[in-house]
Amino acid sequence: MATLSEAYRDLSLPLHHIIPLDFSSVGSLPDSHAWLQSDDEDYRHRFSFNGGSCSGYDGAGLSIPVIDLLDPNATELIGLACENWGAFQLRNHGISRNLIEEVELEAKHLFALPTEQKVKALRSPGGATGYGRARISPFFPKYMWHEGFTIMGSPSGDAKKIWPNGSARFCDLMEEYQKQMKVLAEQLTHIIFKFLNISEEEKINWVGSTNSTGAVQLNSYPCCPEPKRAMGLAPHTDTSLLTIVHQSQTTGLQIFKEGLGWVPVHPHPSALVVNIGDLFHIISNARFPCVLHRVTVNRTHQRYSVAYFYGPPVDYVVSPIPATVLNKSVARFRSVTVKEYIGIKAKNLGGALALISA
Ligand SMILES: O=C(O)CCC(=O)C(=O)O
Ligand SMILES: [Fe+2]
Repeated sequence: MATLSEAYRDLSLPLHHIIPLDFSSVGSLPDSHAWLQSDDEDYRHRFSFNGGSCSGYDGAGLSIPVIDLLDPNATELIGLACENWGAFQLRNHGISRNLIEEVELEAKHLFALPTEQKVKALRSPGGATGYGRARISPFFPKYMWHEGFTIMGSPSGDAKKIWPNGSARFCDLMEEYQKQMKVLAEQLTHIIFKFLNISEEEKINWVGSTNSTGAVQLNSYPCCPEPKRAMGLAPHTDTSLLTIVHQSQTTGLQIFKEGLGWVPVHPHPSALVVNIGDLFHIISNARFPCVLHRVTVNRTHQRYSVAYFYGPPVDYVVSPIPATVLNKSVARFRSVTVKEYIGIKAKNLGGALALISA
């Protein structure tokens, strides 16, 4: 059975799209990181989204629903949020606050290290894990105001390069976090399948198995001297089935909603953000949007987030599940393996879904 890291092995990137800026050494926004608003807008249009204001949403506080997992109507509420928004915030999710805080603290320590130390664990050109820029970097004309650290399973290989004598705590926390996130992601997947009326025969047999794929992305968005001209993370959809995000208490994450434009997802103490990724969009026959999102930066607060990407095994064949192809409508996507889709996405980003349209 191939692993997620192997799925990325042949998708090599040039080093300048891997090595982040040394943010501690710059006092002003370099031209390489100065975005025109149209850079972002052009890209959004390539996702075929129409309407909405691009300059940010200042409406009457409309945002993604905040759902309590212990609510007796949680299945319905989660399903409707997936349909209407492709995202929601989740309270009472069962992950201990202590673990989340400790993971955030480890991320802060990691990103506070001098650049020379962080680049010891630089992601290799054909690699999937370690320190580096966002993988979507090559698709945009400017660099993002962001640095990341990707973990798939045990981070010890990368962590030892940074801390040769003391990476045990970092590794233990990241492994525990992935273990607990996997359980939550499975629970959400079952809930969403129930909402979609997926029958026992159609139930996908990998949920709950050891073969499902998971990865953690630690993100840091340093304070920025010219936040209005910079971009934390450019608009993208996640390649996952679903993504669970913890954000530090600093605003920045926004989702694109047709008719509204960019809507902020304000940090909600004790809530995790759940996003629908491309694979659930395919499985649900586009009944769920895969939510387009981006991150803005600010002058005074460094922002951190921890994203957990959950998906089927890389050899699994994804296609619209018959129960979602309702009312004699047709399947909108052809079948693809997860690995094949990762490859198509790595080369086409926002154009990937159109390439597998049936
Ligand atoms: O920083 C965030 O809130 C979102 C991160 C994200 O979208 C990602 O890592 O794919
Ligand atoms: Fe994302």
